[in-house]
Amino acid sequence: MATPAAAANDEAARRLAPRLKALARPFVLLPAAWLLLLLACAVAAPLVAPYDPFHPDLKHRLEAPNALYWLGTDDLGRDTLSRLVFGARTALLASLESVAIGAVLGIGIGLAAGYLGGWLDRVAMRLADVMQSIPAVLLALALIGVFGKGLGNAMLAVGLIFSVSFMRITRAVVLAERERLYVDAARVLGLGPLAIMLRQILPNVAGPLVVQASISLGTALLIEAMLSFLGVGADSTQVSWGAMLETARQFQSEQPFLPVLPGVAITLTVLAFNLLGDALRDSLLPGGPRVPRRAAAVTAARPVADDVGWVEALPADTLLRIEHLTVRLQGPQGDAELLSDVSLHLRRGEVLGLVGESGCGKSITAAAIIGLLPPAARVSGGSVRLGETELVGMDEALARRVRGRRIGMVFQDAVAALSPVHTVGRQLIDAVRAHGGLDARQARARAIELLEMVGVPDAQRRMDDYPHQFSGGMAQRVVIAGALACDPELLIADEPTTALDVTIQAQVLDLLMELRERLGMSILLITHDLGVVADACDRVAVMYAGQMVETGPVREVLARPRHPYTAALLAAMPKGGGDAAVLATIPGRVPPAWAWPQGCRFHPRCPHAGEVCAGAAVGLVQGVRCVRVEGLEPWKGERVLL
Ligand SMILES: Nc1ncnc2c1ncn2[C@@H]1O[C@H](COP(=O)(O)OP(=O)(O)OP(=O)(O)O)[C@@H](O)[C@H]1O
Repeated sequence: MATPAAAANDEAARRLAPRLKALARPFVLLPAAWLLLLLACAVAAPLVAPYDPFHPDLKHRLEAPNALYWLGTDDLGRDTLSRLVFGARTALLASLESVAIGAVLGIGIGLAAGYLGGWLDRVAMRLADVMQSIPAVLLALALIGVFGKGLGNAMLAVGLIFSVSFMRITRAVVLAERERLYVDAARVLGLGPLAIMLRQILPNVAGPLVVQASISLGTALLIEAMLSFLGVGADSTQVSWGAMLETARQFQSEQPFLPVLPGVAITLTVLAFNLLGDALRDSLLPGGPRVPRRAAAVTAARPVADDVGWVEALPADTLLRIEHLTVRLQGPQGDAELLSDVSLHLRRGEVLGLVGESGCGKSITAAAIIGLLPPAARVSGGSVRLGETELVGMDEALARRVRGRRIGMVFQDAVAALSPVHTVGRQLIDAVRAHGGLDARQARARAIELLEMVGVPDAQRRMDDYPHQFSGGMAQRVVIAGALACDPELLIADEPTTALDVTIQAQVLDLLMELRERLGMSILLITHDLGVVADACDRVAVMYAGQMVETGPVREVLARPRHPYTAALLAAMPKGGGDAAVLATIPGRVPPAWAWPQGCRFHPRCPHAGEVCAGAAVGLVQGVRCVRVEGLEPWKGERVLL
């Protein structure tokens, strides 16, 4: 039977095959052959050309093709074939020069503008708008006026013009790419912006840039010919197809054949670059779906006080403590409070389950802990402490030291959390080296050790495999290995098993528990699944509509839920062996953050709600946020998990 890796290889080969086929069409092969021929002529021009392209032979001026001069001669009797061959060298060199200038400048600025945003982005975009509002040839002529005449300066001007398109394309793809999970994962590992831009994002956005470069080469060649035709490009010491056309224009009445060959050479070459660019676009840019961004999770230490003064005495070995954390978002719907006064703590070596329906604020809590909130959100109150370190308001340098080194993060979609264009080994080595200390050989050994630790068979060989060659469960093991690279004290696992099938879910969960035992780290486990909480967690915190509504030891909370929301979540769990038709659902849905209800936020959906519930805001008292808690027995009749 095929192994998952072999199946993944077959799948990759199956997906690659149509792309290679697309590249093997005549519309691709013919232009590629023409460009290769030109390249060979350009490189070996002195060997290929039958004559010196500058040598005049006035006895044979303006001749048609003949046995001596196969493609005829110009007004000074110079050999047209030799001039075409040397002209190819000028054309290719000039095009490469301008495209290289445009690419280096444009990609650099585009990466920084797209990834960092802010004033740099605004200034770059305004400059680009101004430059693109002027026709390219006019702008080139204006810049040549500034730099001076000559082919080098002309192509520098063209390069500057090209940098605008490279910048726009890079910025656009980086804006999309920076939202992808593997970029979040790299930030969580503590990689700096430069390393993320150059080593993570750039290889992943190379496709559109290669296409742009290919199309720009054709345009550059055309502009070079045009500028040389106008007399501001190549001078008399260089051979240029554009300058040959200008000569042909003057002597066309005496020798009509003169403009044909430089014209054909320019047309064919520009066409070849464009056709090749189109083919590359078809094969490199399949337009696959983008993976939506997901945020991360947190933990805290020390006594946690609720909003009515009840204080839970926190044990001395508390690692993470979150106190009165409030996060606000300035969104299109106005100002919203994504988290309201969230407090929780996590001891060393403890596993805390953070549960709640989608949209309750679990991921935002995690994102606040590692300082990776969405751009429009900010912490407006409260604190998050890891040991003695305050994480709220930490600067980027401290954040990078904390992420990856003290806090590791595991995401739901493991394959999306890995960069598709790098081998798994390279990504693990990057994670190991993100915080310095190890040379390349030691980092590789450590990466293999990590893969072995998380149970990836044949670790040494699998270092050279790409993420798509791993099954979902194995990819999740790789992500866990990356999160463990720097021995974090806290591991945040945001629904680490949701995307996996049931058997693999259990294996990954077992692995996390085993690693907790072996490494003594704390785990904040974000999940929808109370079954996972029952299996893996010591304590549980239940969130609803941006608030903590119940918290306590798993055995107590699941056996005797005190908040009606916790009881409703339990009732909504599938009951093994029972009649599926009796599965309870919670009426309604979690409201959006800008429409949290007054009073108890759960009251519109609560079967026990009374008038008092819609009144004043409800505080967390002795681990539960419900004004009617004394009079209710919401667990009665519910299935007990433990
Ligand atoms: N980037 C964002 N921009 C605007 N609002 C956001 C953003 N991320 C989350 N929210 C809002 O914050 C609230 C909490 O979302 P969060 O993602 O933390 O929920 P969750 O409990 O983790 O859900 P899920 O289980 O689906 O991940 C929701 O109302 C959500 O719409």
